[in-house]
Amino acid sequence: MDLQNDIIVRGKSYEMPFSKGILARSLTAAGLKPSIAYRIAWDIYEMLKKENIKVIDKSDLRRRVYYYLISKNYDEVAKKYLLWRMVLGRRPIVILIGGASGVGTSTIAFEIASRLGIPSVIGTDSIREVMRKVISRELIPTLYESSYTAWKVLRENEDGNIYIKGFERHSEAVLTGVEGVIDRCLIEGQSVIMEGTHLIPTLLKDKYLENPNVVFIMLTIYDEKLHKMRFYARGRVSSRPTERYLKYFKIIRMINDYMVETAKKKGIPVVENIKISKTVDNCLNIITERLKTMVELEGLSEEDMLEEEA
Ligand SMILES: Nc1ncnc2c1ncn2[C@@H]1O[C@H](COP(=O)(O)OP(=O)(O)O)[C@@H](O)[C@H]1O
Ligand SMILES: O=C(O)[C@@H](COP(=O)(O)O)OP(=O)(O)O
Repeated sequence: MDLQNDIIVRGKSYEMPFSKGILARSLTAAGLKPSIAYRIAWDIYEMLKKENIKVIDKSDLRRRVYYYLISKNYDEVAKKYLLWRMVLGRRPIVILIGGASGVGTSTIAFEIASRLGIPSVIGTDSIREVMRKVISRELIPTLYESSYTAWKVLRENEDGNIYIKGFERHSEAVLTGVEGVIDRCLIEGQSVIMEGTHLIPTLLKDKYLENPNVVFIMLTIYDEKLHKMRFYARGRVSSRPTERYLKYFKIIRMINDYMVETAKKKGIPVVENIKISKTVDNCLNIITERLKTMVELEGLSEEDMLEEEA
């Protein structure tokens, strides 16, 4: 790489060469098609070159991109771009993607992370592994099962739907770990995406649901056949045996319905995951709306966002 000829982008604490790819990604997150986003990133790069700019502050670059988008009549994209740059650069955001096994939480979480440039995605099944190391099987036997088999080790005196009770008991300890990670991220100012089946809206403490920096989205697949097909798809590319998920499919569907019901109860948006690109766009729209509220709560105008140091 010829650093001598590169344009340097200067942030508050670091410098890096101008990357058309990174800029294009920010523009797709703001709603542009990748091909157009890349063309605009290229145009901006050319513009800076023509002006013989060798070093540019991040906030200047942000301002230029914003006005360039406006000049091309992408007013809505410009607004979203500004919102995202400001929030991701300065405020931690925790995105929770819940949903029963197989509805696509990890796939969608990784897509959103790559669009937004959030470097950290944590699956709740990893947190479950950590909890298994610190809590014995004797103490919480349900933790050692899967979400859909936990009912097998319930104590006999549980009332109600045993499959859902098992799922709840299984998820409780995992949620304690999830809440610990959220606390840490908010304190440290780190953004993160957490995904998985253990994110039960009615069991997560209200203080997280009410936090403007935490955005919770529930994924679902309403069509049973489509949901079943996802386990065949996953079985082909991973070591997770399709037969196991098909054997417990009825219970997984029960968990799916329960997740949707509890999401609705808590006012959490439910998104159907049929086509990946559409699911991601829907999720990004939900997240953007939440960010607008967060910025409004802080009383920031567009002018303020342009002025904020990047
Ligand atoms: N919208 C989608 N269209 C087609 N396949 C999908 C979609 N979302 C996920 N998949 C596939 O379905 C399978 C299950 O998805 P995964 O993300 O592993 O689910 P989860 O993490 O919710 O258990 C994977 O093989 C994944 O690639
Ligand atoms: O408990 C469960 O439902 C799944 C969760 O993982 P995902 O299918 O959501 O990735 O884990 P399992 O015990 O089958 O490995």
